[in-house]
Amino acid sequence: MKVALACDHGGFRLKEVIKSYLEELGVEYVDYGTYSEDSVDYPDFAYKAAKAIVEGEADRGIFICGTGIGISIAANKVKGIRAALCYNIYAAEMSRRHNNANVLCLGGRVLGEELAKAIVKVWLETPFDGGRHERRVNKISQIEENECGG
Ligand SMILES: O=C(CO)[C@H](O)[C@H](O)[C@H](O)COP(=O)(O)O
Repeated sequence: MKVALACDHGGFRLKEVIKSYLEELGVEYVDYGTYSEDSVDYPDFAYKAAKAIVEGEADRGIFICGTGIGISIAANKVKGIRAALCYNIYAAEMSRRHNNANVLCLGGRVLGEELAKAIVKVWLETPFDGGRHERRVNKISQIEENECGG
């Protein structure tokens, strides 16, 4: 699995931690920036990495800003992205099992490093349950089609 990483200045430090952790886990990643703590705008990085996912350059994403809120809102504007902001392990697990989330959003100013790593691990390892959840996820895609077109 290849993971697309994105962050703003508020998520930069945690992104570096997650990069080392992915290396430890043997998970491949591409880092779409930002690359320092200089102030930037999270939509720019969310968009770059989200496009990489929908265009098949990466399978999933981990996006990080200060709270995770802005970067998740931005990511969810890209057709085909299901970004889930998770502050705990249960939400991370359910975002995979029920929502087939393809982007995990984290808050660099919210989460401690160990909790963030535990969230990442469960999110990477949990498969989609399918079944009734597939019907619901398909309905989300249908909304996207109706509202945004092809
Ligand atoms: O978008 C956010 C909140 O939804 C992120 O937390 C940003 O990182 C934050 O807004 C950046 O704030 P700053 O005061 O410009 O550092």
